[in-house]
This record gives sequence, structure tokens and C-alpha cells, in this order.
Amino acid sequence: MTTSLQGLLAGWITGQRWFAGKGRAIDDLSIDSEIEIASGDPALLHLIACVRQGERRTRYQIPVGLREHLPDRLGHVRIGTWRRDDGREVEVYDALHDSALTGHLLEGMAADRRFDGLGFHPAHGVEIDTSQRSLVLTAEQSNTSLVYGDTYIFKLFRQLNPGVNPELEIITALADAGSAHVAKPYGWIETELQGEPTTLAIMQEYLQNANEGWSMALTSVRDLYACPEDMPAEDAGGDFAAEAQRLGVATAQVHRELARAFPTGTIEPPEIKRMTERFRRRVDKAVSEVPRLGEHADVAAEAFDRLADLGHEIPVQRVHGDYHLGQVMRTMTDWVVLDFEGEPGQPLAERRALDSPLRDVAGMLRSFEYAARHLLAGHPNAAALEGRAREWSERNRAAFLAGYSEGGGRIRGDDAVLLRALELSKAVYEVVYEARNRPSWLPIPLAAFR
Ligand SMILES: Nc1ncnc2c1ncn2[C@@H]1O[C@H](COP(=O)(O)OP(=O)(O)O)[C@@H](O)[C@H]1O
Ligand SMILES: O=P(O)(O)O[C@H]1O[C@H](CO)[C@@H](O[C@H]2O[C@H](CO)[C@@H](O)[C@H](O)[C@H]2O)[C@H](O)[C@H]1O
Repeated sequence: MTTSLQGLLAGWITGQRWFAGKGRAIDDLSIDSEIEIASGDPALLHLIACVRQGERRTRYQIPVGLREHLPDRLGHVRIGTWRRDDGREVEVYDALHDSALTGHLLEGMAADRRFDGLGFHPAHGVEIDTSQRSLVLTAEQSNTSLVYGDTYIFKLFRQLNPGVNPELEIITALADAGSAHVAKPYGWIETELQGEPTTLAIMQEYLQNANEGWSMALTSVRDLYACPEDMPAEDAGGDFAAEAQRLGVATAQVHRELARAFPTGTIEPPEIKRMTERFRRRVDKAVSEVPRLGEHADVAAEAFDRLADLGHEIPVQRVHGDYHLGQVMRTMTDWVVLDFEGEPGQPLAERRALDSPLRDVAGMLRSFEYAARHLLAGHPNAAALEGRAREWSERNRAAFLAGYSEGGGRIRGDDAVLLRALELSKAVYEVVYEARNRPSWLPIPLAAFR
């Protein structure tokens, strides 16, 4: 049986990891833009689809492949059979899994090419090797990344909002300034949405032999859990504290580089009050989606009240915005920071706005909590290991903060008030994120309110 392309996509999209509207029915899916990048068999079609769920409309980027016969190796990414206007039936599938098609993206960037409304560009002064073949990364992601050979990583943004993606803007500025903490940009793809240049994908240097902070931290937690109960964390194999401290130093350096490359400012007490009101609205919205959060709302409210009474200005600048252990990689020489695009799903203007660098510090502190508690879920000894989890988290949070100060990051005595409010606001975001994407992880952010 054949269905319209819209119908096929509506049936398929809800099962994708990056689909942001999980748990709510799709009222309508329309195709806003359809551009052929390659014709023939296989063909490559670039689609921008708009999904309506109640009042909410979200745009998604979906490059699809079209083939008369789908080889077995692509069976797992089949979307369905579509009868085209000319009467031909084709198999539609997720094009990013087909290296016969993804080569066109690399060639487009190398040649600074245009396909109707799509602009493909190389970064300034680089030469792109078009012989590299791609593989899709299988990480838990909000976007989809391809690795070409062991040379480039290409990230295609799934949810689209009009505007230049902050990640492109930031990695370009920091790489131009000679930062040791970003992966070099190689190219990007853009279009125009509602009259604004809008980033669709970015390609960067692939960091070979680098380890992700999250998996390094989990290895360390696992080691501690396996140690005798009376052994202090610093004596357990795989202690992470020296790395946490180095990460703190690198974070402070990145903040300094961001402050040099972009405007900075301060926010005054009346604006701080408005910020806490935004935090409160975020809690209300989160409680309506995850009612269990309601029993903890007063903990967050108390932290926001204290921040509203702070009484002095807060320095602000460009920040990372969604900083956690999955966004940092340890290379042979240092920590490199990835994914400067802020919290996916928030409007771009908000994600590019100046903010306190302590937002990133709070994000990373939450991540140490996540790493410490993640392995407790379903662990037969969970109750006994609670204390170990707390010990690991406290030790690494302290080491990270020490490194941050040592690297020149500014933390004053009463910044604890701001940090606590930012941590709880992040935990509220995480409660919604987990409820939508990984319900079994929900106890982790909920524990932040205890
Ligand atoms: N430059 C890079 N080199 C090597 N691996 C990378 C690089 N950039 C990202 N990755 C890997 O891809 C994962 C997801 O990347 P990220 O940019 O955070 O995507 P998303 O925005 O979808 O979460 C990272 O956690 C890391 O494992
Ligand atoms: O990396 P993304 O930009 O996709 O960020 C989203 O997904 C993250 C999970 O992958 C999520 O991070 C949360 O889980 C992490 C462990 O997987 C943990 O280290 C973070 O502290 C926690 O916030 C992130 O919030 C979300 O925006």
C-alpha cells in the first residue's frame, strides 16, 4: 500500500530519537520545502517538514533517499513506499545512512555550491577531502551526526528555528582566535527561513582518539562502586577529580575567550527579578507536563526568591548554554568543548542572549550529579551505594569549581545563590527532558530537589 510523503513521514517521525514532540499526537505534517540535491537512483531530496501538535508547530530537517529497490543494508532506515506524481513507486528512507548519498553533501561544501535555496560552504581557508565515506554516529542525540572517514564530523540540525546557529558563530570566532578548546570548523550548509539566514548543518574536525567526558566519568563511578566501602574515593582506581579540575580550568579559559570574542555586559537587580520570574514560569510549565515535580516546586521557588533578593548586578556574556559531560572531550592534550548551540528547542534569540557564565558551571555541576546517580537506577545495591554516589559527586564538583577559579573563572562568595538557582532551573529543564525522552532517568533530576 502506498501513502503520501506527508503521511509516511508522520508515521515515521515520532519514532526518531530527535523528535521533540514525543507523547503528543501529530495533528498535521506539511512539507514546507523540497529540494532535489541529487537525481537518479538513488536520489537525494532535502525536506523541511512542519509538524503541528495542538498550538505547537515545529520544523524538522529530513534529507530522504529515494530508490527503486532498497538494499537490505538500508532496510532499518526505511520510511515507506511513495507513489510520485509521475506514477513511479519509490522506496523512501533516511538518506543520512546511505554513504552513496552523503558524499553529495561533502562535495557541495567543498565546491561552495548552491541547490535552489540551499547554500553549501567551506570554512575560510580549508580544503575539504571529498573522498571520505560517512557513517552515522549512534549517540543519544538531539541532532544527527555523520563521521566522514576519521577526518570530519558533520552535524545536521533536526529541529530548525530561523537564524544562524550559535554553534557555527562560536566555533568560527573561537577557532579564528586560536582557541585550543574547540574542534576546527570545516564547512556548513544554510538556507533562508522567514527571511533569515538559517544554519542547517555544520562540519568540524573529528577528534580522533579523544574520550567523551561522560563515559570517562561513568568509568570512574563504576570503579568507585566496585571498591570496598571504607576505601576513600581518592584511593579508588579511576579517580576523576584531577580531570574534573582540569575541565574547570578549560571551562574558565573558554569563558574568557568568549568574553573577548563577543560583547559582554551586566544585568541589574530589576532584570534579575525578571529572570527569576522566567524561572518560575518554567517550573509552572514543567509541573503541568510532569505533575510529580509539583511536590518539589517550593524548593525551586525558595532558591529563586533568594536570587531575586540578590541586590547587585551580575556579569553576563556569551556562554555555552547546555554544558554537560557529554559536551566535552578529552584529547591527548586538553579538554575540547563541543556543541555550543544552547538548549535545543529554545528560541535562537534566547540561546544567543548574554548570560551568566555560571549557567555553564551549574550545568556541569548537574552533570557530575547525573554521572554519580545514573548507575544507581536498577542497581541491586542502590540503597547502599547512595553515599558513594554523593561522595563521588561532591568530590568532583569541588574539583571542577577549584579548577574554574584557578583558570581565572570568577566565583564570589554570594555567587552560591546564583549557582543554586541556576542548578535548580537546569534540573527543571532536565525533568521535562527526561520525561519526554528517557522516563527511566527521571529520578536523577528529581533528586536535585531533595
Ligand atoms: N569534533 C568531534 N570529534 C569527535 N567526536 C565528536 C565531535 N563532536 C561531537 N562528537 C561526538 O558526538 C556526540 C554528540 O555531539 P553533539 O555535538 O553534542 O551533538 P548533539 O547536539 O546532537 O547532542 C558527542 O557526545 C561526541 O561523542
Ligand atoms: O547533548 P544535547 O545537546 O543533545 O543535550 C540534551 O541531551 C542531553 C542528554 O544526552 C541532556 O543532558 C542530560 O543528560 C546527560 C547525561 O546523558 C547529563 O550529563 C546532563 O547533565 C543532563 O542535563 C541535555 O540536558 C539535553 O539538552
